[in-house]
Amino acid sequence: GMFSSHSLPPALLEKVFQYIDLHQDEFVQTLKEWVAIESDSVQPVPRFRQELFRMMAVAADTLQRLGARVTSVDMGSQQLPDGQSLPIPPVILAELGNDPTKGTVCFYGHLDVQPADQGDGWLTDPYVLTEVDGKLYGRGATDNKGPVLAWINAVSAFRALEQDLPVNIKFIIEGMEEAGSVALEELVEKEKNRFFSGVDYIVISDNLWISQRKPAITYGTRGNSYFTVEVKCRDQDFHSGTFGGILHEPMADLVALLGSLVDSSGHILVPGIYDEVAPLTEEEINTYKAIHLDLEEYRNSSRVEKFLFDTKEEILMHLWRYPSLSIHGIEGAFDEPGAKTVIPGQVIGKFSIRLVPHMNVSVVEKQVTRHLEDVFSKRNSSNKMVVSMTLGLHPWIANVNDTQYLAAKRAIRTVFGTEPDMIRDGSTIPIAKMFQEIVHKSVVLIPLGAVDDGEHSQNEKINRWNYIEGTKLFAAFFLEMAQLH
Ligand SMILES: NCCCC(=O)N[C@@H](Cc1c[nH]cn1)C(=O)O
Ligand SMILES: [Zn+2]
Ligand SMILES: [Zn+2]
Repeated sequence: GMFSSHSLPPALLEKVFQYIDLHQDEFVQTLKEWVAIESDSVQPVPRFRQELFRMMAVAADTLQRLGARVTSVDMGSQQLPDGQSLPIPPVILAELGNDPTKGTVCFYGHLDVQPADQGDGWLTDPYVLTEVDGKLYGRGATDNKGPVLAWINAVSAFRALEQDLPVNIKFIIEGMEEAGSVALEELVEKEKNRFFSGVDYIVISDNLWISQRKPAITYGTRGNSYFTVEVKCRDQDFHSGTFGGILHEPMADLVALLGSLVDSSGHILVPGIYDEVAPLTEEEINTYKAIHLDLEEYRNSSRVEKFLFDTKEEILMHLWRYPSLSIHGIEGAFDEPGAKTVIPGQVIGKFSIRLVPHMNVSVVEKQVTRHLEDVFSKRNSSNKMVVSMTLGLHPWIANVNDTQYLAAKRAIRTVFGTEPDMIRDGSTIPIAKMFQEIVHKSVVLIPLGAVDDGEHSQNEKINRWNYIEGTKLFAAFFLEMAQLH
């Protein structure tokens, strides 16, 4: 049946769902207007910054018209490595209701997007939301404009029906997530005892299901420690006919260094790196068994011939609960076509380690640095090596017994008639850990998008079904939170 056995007020819920169904074209139209704003935070150019400011103003206005108290916080400006300075779009802090007898749920989302260019292989204009077979294609449709609007739509349904909101609602919406949430941590720190003081629960909807049709709740993300290792002989390149044979070549050193990090089975070779990884329990193995994942389909849709592991459980565990090391690139390498006979004078290798509980960022930094120094010293090279950790993002894991996990499960049962997949995410949502550490409140990730939505990719989309049922999910979630709080 549509309603589960516990006692949500079915008449109200039915009215809200009906409203959402009836107004779905308006919700799609608003998404279309938001996608049309080219709010790219990655390319640091004035035109996109203007678009970002416009995006935040449109969102602030939408929230104001819903009756929210809205503050647009000035975030100052961003100093770029080339000396340029660009303004940072404001962060929106908004509040609806402050009834002390109700729980307060805070929703975090972002309205900036990854770059998109039709020439890169988009089948439609990325900034014109285009519906084909129930799929709404456009940059930001799923990451993250659609989910932010689903939350707003859910609020607007209660408003339009002149129903009291079941919970107090706060919004924190930023415009620099895709550029690393510039200056956001300072703001969260500053607002800890103000905006966040009355917040009981935090919801983020900025990742995907692992299925096309089965909803999920996400209770953990990996962290990331990003490294550069520079090897330098001099600041100019050499001719390999004139110098080849008599030099310690920086590229040879770097390739050996990068080659010492991980073996062909994906095992990280940095001594001690696995020491603090949480031991696997019997109970945990069972949670992986419960997740449905069609490995064949996953492999085919990823267009990968063979993964490092053969079972669903091993694959998911190596994505979510074990660290991984990826080598990303080499600055200064000769990477163009052709056969230039160059010896690069200095090169910078880039790699990162995805971190899991209970790995510690600064311990990892020391282990990696020591390992590379050790490998380098054995080469007796006369070059200079410098190792730096340029990003240290902590892993995050939640307590799945928190109230809002139960509320989210119940809301999913009501809307989708199924139990959610309880999943983690192999990538990093730094704000989740920041909220947990700074605000000390329970954080849940409730994704709305399907596994094939293509975040950051060409032809990003959100299914109309996910967007509209997702709106219902948030409405049902408000009511469940009210009941459980
Ligand atoms: N599904 C949400 C993914 C969000 C994302 O892609 N985050 C980045 C953040 C990051 C980590 N290191 C540098 N940036 C990611 O790569 O995980
Ligand atoms: Zn996102
Ligand atoms: Zn993104």
